[in-house]
Order: sequence, then C-alpha cells, then structure tokens
Amino acid sequence: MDRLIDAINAKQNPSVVGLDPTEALVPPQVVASFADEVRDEVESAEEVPAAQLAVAFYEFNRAIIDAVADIVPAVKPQIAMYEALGTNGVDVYAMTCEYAAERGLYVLGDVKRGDIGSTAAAYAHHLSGVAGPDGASYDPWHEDAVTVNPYLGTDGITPFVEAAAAADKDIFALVRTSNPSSSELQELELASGGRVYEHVADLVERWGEATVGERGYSRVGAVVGATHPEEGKALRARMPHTFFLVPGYGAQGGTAADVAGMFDAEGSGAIVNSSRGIIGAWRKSGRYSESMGADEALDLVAESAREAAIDMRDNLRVAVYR
Ligand SMILES: O=c1ccn([C@@H]2O[C@H](COP(=O)(O)O)[C@@H](O)[C@H]2O)c(=O)[nH]1
Repeated sequence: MDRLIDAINAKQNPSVVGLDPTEALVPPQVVASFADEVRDEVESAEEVPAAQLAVAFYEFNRAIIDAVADIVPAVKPQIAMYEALGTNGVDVYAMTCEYAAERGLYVLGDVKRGDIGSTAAAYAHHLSGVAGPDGASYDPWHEDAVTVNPYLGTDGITPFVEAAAAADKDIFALVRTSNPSSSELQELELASGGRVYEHVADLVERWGEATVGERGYSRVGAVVGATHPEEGKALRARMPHTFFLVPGYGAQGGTAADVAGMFDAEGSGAIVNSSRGIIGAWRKSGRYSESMGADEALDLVAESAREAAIDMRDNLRVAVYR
C-alpha cells in the first residue's frame, strides 16, 4: 500500500477515477467512428457491435486517462463493463490497465474475485502473472491491486495475500459495500455479538497484519461505501492498519463530508472512487451536441472528466486535509 499512499501524497489527492464505460456513457459518434475499422477486422458479422464498442471504450478510456493523469494517483477499471463485451472487451480491459500504468497511475482492478482456496490460487494470477517463457511469469493484466470477495473466508483470501506480498501489490476486500441491499447480509447481528461486516472487518485487519508497510497500512485493504458515513468512521477506528477503498461518491450520493471520517488523523487511510460522476460528466456539461464530430466529442469527454476530477479533488482536500 506504500506505493499507493506515496502516489496520493504526491498529488495531494485521495481520489481514484473509475473506468466503468457503458454504451450510454460513450458519445454515439465515437462508437460510430469505428464501424468501418471493426468490420474489416472481425471474423463474423455478429461480432461487430461488441467489437466496435470495445474499440470505442479503449479510445474513451485513453482520452480520460490522458486528461486526469497529472491530477489523480489511480484509476479503477471495473472488469464487468469489459467482460460484458466478450473477449474483445477483456482485451480492452487489459489494454486500459496497461495504458494507465504507462501513464504512471496505480491501477486498481475491480474484479471482485473469491472462491475456495484452490480456485482462489488460480484467480490470484491477476497479481502473480501467468505462465511465460522458460518457466518465468508474465503479467498480462497490469494491475497494482484487485478487489476480492471475502465471503469464502481465510482459505479463499490467503492465495491473494501471498501473491500480493510476492509481487509488491495489494488487495481490497469487500467489508461494507455501498449498495442499498448491502444491509441484508452485512448488518445481520451475530449470536457472538456485533454485526457481520464488523466480523469481516476484524478478519481483514488480521489477514493484513503480516504485511504492514512503512506508511502503517497493510497490503489487505477494505472496501467501505461512502453511503455509510457513521459505520465507515467506526471502521476507521476498528481497522487501524487497513487502507480503505471508498466507492459510492457522486452517482450513488456520497459526498466529501460523508467520507471524511474514513480517513485517519493525518488525512491518510483512504482513497475515494467516482466512476460515472467523472467519466459521464460530459453528459451534464451542457456543451454536448449530436452534431459534434467524434474527435470533438472525445475532447468534451476529456475536458469534462478533468473538471469533475478537479472538483472532487478540491472537495476532498477541504473535507480531509483539515
Ligand atoms: O461497495 C461497492 C463496491 C464496489 N463498487 C464499484 O465502484 C464503482 C462505483 O461506480 P459509480 O459510478 O461511482 O457509482 C463501480 O465499479 C462499482 O461496481 C461500488 O460502487 N460499491
């Protein structure tokens, strides 16, 4: 986690831009501009729409990464948006991670993996790499961290912790998620006392304890939703060595004031994600027109994303670096 914390400190910005493209978030003229190129490259006509969107997602992401690379420390591509386009989409997920890494950004892959130990060991290739030539490993994903699902318990997480430690990478386990139905399971009272998410929080703190870095946080972070400000504040105190990834800012209603309590006394300990609020800002800019060309529309996407990212950074600075 030291690398992430240093990147946050260098930019004085505890925020991460979520790269969650969907068809509705990419200007239609950008998608249309790739029709001919894609038609020439695919093997069958049925592949065209998904392949075309995948290329458009990549150009959209590159425009956003270029626009924010000097002001944010990290990006969080959400793999679901890419997997939804099949294998072309998965390629674009990896290409997006690689491009962001080349631009010097910490890449947090939101892949939410979790399974029994033997299968988790296979999923941990996101951190350890895949088989390369001469027995060496090769990293096709270019992620610095991934999100994991702790529901299967310790044996489902240990392979990720070991892979993270070996590769100087990190993981973030779901503890108190931002979505409305999260309370159905996470708030259940345990017979032994406390709530389910509090017990998960204690496990996460324990899973990380052998990997605490120079900045005081372990390689095992926690996902804590901005939509739970009071619980997040209590978790901050309960998990002194666990760095938080805080989604739910912006589109889900979370504000800078809501997340302030999830930071430590030095203004560290958390990074706040916004996806639609940044990458979809062009739609609320009032400057979009259907008559724009693809390049002009991409310029608007980039400008609007930068403005939204600066706005988020400045709001967080006021609320957190007090
Ligand atoms: O509790 C959680 C865990 C993950 N997410 C993910 O974060 C982004 C949020 O997107 P917005 O557009 O900023 O709402 C998305 O990738 C989710 O899958 C979350 O929201 N809450």
